[in-house]
Amino acid sequence: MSCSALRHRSKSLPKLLCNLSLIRTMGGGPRTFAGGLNKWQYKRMHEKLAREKERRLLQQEKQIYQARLRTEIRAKIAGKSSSDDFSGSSPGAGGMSSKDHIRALADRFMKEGAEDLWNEDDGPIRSRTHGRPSNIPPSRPLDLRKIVTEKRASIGSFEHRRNYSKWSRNSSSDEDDDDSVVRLEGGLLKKFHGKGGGRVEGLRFPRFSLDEEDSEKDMKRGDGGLDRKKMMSGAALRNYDVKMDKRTPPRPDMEESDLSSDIREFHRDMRNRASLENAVNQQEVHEGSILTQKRFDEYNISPLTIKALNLAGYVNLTVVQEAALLECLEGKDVLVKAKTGTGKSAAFLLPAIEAVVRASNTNSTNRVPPILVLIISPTRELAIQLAAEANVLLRYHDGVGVQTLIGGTRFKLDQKRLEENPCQILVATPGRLLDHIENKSGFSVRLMGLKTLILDEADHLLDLGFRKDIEKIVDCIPRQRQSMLFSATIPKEVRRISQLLLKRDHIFVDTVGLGHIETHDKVVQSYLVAPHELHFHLVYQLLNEHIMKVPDYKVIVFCTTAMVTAFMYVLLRDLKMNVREMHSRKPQLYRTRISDEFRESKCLTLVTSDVSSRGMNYPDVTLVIQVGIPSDREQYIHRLGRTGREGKDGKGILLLAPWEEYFMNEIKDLPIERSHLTELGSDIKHKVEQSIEKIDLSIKEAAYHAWLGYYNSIADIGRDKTTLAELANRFCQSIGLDRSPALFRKTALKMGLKGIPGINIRK
Ligand SMILES: Nc1ncnc2c1ncn2[C@@H]1O[C@H](COP(=O)(O)OP(=O)(O)OP(=O)(O)O)[C@@H](O)[C@H]1O
Repeated sequence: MSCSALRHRSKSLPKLLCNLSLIRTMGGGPRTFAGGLNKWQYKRMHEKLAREKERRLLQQEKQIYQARLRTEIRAKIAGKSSSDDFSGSSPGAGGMSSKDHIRALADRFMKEGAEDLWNEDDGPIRSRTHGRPSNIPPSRPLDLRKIVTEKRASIGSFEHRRNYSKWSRNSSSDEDDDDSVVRLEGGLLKKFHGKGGGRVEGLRFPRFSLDEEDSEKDMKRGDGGLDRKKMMSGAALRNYDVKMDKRTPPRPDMEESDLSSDIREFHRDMRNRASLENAVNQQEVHEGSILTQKRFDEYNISPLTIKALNLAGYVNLTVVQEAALLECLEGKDVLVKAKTGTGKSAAFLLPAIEAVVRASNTNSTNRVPPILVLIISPTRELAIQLAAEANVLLRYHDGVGVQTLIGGTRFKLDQKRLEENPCQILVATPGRLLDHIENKSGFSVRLMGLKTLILDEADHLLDLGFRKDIEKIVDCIPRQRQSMLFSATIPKEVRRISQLLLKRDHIFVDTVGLGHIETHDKVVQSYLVAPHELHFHLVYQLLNEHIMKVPDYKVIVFCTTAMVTAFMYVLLRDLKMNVREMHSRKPQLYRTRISDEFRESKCLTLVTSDVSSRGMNYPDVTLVIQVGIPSDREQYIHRLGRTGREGKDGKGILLLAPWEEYFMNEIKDLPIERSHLTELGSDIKHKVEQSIEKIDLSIKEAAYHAWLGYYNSIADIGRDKTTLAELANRFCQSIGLDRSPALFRKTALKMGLKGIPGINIRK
């Protein structure tokens, strides 16, 4: 086959495959494809395969040409031309046959000074200062100098890979960052599939990442890469839970490796501890303040950022900032645990901004401006808050922009905003971010340049509710990046899962400290146990008492679900309290307005669902009331953490029904005291009952359905459906319903409540 034909064929191949995959992936086809790939990954896999094939064909073409050229040169040296023997050479478009072409090239390369380009074994170039024969245009495929140089470059990069494979096969020592990720994953593969003692042959898990090198290797290997991908990237995160560990009896070799990884982890912790103790001691010295003696201007932070910090009143670092900032600025991967309201946001925003500033200084001329930093937040309000905080720190950095991608806004408008404004830093919620990744290929191209990934409230994002989305997102960003994970709570199983996002040599910063509690000493915690029928009365009474005592009050009342929140809000509003509501059923514009208003206000009560429980920085909240059990211990801590921020005082009250008291076991290590019920004033009882009566039936019914759904999902209660139905009926009475509202048959079936006494089904 002639070279031009070959090239033509190889060029049309990717197009063909692309079209094929597009036909398959567009127009409402299945969302997932073989190997558990989503349509986006599936399309990209085909594109990569096609690119790979094209590269291979061109490489072969080059090699054939080189071989012919060498043969010709050798023949010339031996005094005869071998080109006569070449078959299949025909005159090209320019009138020169490939035979003539080879002959002419051989002549050129035999000129003095060009010998090193064709020596027998393609040895090293002796001198890089030799000029290329001036009469060869640079675009010619047969520029041997270029070929040799390319070869050297590829040898170089191969050597890099060899280091890596050498490590991944044989070594267990800490090597470069790239290797770290793989070793970690290797450990997990072994864990899942029992493959030998931590040494997984040539292990490199394919991921359809934008890291060209990785994908190349993954595709080339062709050894069941897809399966491994499924097991090791997304799927690994998904499957890796505590139960899995419990179900599979560990093999002795696995145990050994677990131990060694534990030992490594222990050493890392010890290394960090000294500096942390220092920081914590400093905190004790400045009792009541979260600030340390360290100043921001002692760090490698750009003067413009320092100027913005000063303007915002940030001069000294907080404890967590001191513990984590240096490593973060150095580009290391970190997992950071620090109490609520201690300045974690600035601890990751500053390094993110510095990474953008550094990247901007390198003067790269990308056609599509890349998104350099991606911050993922579990809620929309937190995303907006983080973007606002980043903007404060970017005040003097012209041309650097922060954008948000959150649900509840119009997709097309988002897209326009992202295209028309600078966006080096993107703060997003997982669902909307994934929408853009899956539906806008241009957006994914922008993510190819990503340098930093940040997960705020990391434990929540790695929880089952978000994990799938996070896996998909991580599959679409480069592996070579800095990852920073922050939260006030990091349970052990989440810490394990988080390792999959972090490099092996990441640093775990824990300013809370082993065996120390995650709540603030200055926040007084108590709990009350009372039957459901009294909960609304009690909330009203507690609010009244607090308002009397604290003139500048600012209270948050957390309810279990959005619709129960709506009920509580309507009730308190009817009771003439100054209240606002915030939950997922409200339009985004309303939510943003309320959030801003509550941030700025005093003498206001916010009734909210868990959309406000994490990360929201409402200054000077004086009291947090939690009605009903939180979804878990962590959620209790985060809700409580809305008060007592920046070292201030605060108060927290948890209101439970008698059967909910079991939850106290989960937080028994926290300094929480039982309060005794004071008798309700007769006017309170009367007023609350009157207001409940006035509330619209539809609000009550929605509250009942939501309540049932919430408690049904809590394993400890949801298992015993008959008891659950009884409890739901008591809740019904507490909101003024005589009979429990009917459920749709389908809903009841889904919830496992069909045929349960006390559950009514819609006819
Ligand atoms: N170095 C600093 N100097 C002064 N104030 C600071 C500093 N760092 C942070 N703050 C302030 O501390 C408050 C809490 O910060 P931030 O919201 O980052 O806490 P957090 O640790 O992320 O809390 P959460 O766990 O609830 O997300 C904010 O009002 C912030 O402006």
